[in-house]
Amino acid sequence: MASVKVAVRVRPFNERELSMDCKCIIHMQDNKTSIVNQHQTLSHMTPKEFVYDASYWSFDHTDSHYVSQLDVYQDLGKMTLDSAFDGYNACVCAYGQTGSGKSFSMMGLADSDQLQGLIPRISKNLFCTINSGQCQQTTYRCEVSYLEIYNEKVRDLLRSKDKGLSENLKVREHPKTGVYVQDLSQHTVVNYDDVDELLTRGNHNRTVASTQMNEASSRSHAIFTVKFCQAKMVDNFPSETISKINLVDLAGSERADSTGATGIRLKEGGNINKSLLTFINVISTLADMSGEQTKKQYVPYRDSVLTWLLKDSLGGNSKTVILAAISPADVNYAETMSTLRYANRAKNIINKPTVNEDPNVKLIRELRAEVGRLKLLLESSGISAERALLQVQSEERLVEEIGVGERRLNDLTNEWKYQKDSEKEVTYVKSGEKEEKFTKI
Ligand SMILES: Nc1ncnc2c1ncn2[C@@H]1O[C@H](COP(=O)(O)OP(=O)(O)OP(=O)(O)O)[C@@H](O)[C@H]1O
Repeated sequence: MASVKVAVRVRPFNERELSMDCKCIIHMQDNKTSIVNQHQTLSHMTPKEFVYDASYWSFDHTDSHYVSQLDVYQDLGKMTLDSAFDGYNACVCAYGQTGSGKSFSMMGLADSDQLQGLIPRISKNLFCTINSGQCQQTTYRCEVSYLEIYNEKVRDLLRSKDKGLSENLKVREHPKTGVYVQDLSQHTVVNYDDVDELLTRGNHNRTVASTQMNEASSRSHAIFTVKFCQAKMVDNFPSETISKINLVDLAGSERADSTGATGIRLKEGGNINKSLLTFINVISTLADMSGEQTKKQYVPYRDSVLTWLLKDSLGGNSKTVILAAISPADVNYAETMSTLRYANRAKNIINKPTVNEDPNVKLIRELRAEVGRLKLLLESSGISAERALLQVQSEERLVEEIGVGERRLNDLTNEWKYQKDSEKEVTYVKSGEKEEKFTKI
């Protein structure tokens, strides 16, 4: 069990807020964020305080407390990467009003190393760790996918145009492996340059438009996923984990009057708000369920494509961080207050992360445990209590079963090794060795 981590980040004033001579209504100290309602009478102007796992002050870069892109990575990004290396699914999901800084935190500015966001930094450091040679015996396989949900339809941001697949992909649910997008392209990557190339392509394909609130407003929810597989031999037995890192940049919640939206933009805004409403409903239901006395409730995951795809990340098998982005300006008081309230509720969500072991390796581990148990039984056959058992199961029979088990164990282990070796030549990166050795498919 692990509660969802929640962090809040405030950005600097934008041009619009500066031209409107806005006041900063946000204050942060340690992990506390407070907000003042400037429109209340002075005597009622008591700030409302919220405590989160982290509060990031990025209002003024000349301030000594200024939280940079690197700081956010070192706090949230590193934690996410560590979870993936430990074999868990991990997720960072940026939420907040339009123009509040979600894309800046997740993607950042492509033309400046310093201003890169969590997605490029996590990807870069993933390969840095792999190539640092810390885990000499481990081989790694990384695959990425990038999709957007636009007007409730799923689109592959990395699909080559000539594939002839339908524009809108179907979301399906597998009883064992969970929710997935049918026909979503998966791309094997062996170094950061590969990821960078795909990110550039995907970002170029993403639906972005100019609104009054944000010159480059994301009109879709985007999910960049890294599927990360680690394989090694431990005490002569295979060990293999598969983790999924979901990096989510949600479209911003918006009010038609402040975005000045009409026509297509208005329809987009309606769809964005609809799926965000479901997102909020899911958060609220899960937060209610975490109360000890509350019974299991129906969680409306399937009410939107967004929440259906994030089912594991919200209340399921994942270590999840929600990054709530906010504006510092008094004109955005209502939206900021609502973001802070939902972020506060999200702290109560309890997830159930588990180490994701490869099913074949799990079988080998279970078989090994069974052979161990039988051997122990054989060894202790001299003890009287065990004799009773051996009456039913003769000693010879036990020896035979151990033999069969060991042979099967050997076969499965060799099969696994063979499979990893053949995959390694094309798609794996081996720690400590130069990447060029491994050609891509
Ligand atoms: N911490 C920050 N420091 C400096 N500039 C920032 C910061 N956060 C956001 N900005 C700037 O604010 C503007 C809006 O940010 P961004 O596009 O990330 O918002 P958004 O929440 O993704 O909006 P939308 O939901 O409309 O896509 C951008 O010009 C961005 O560069």
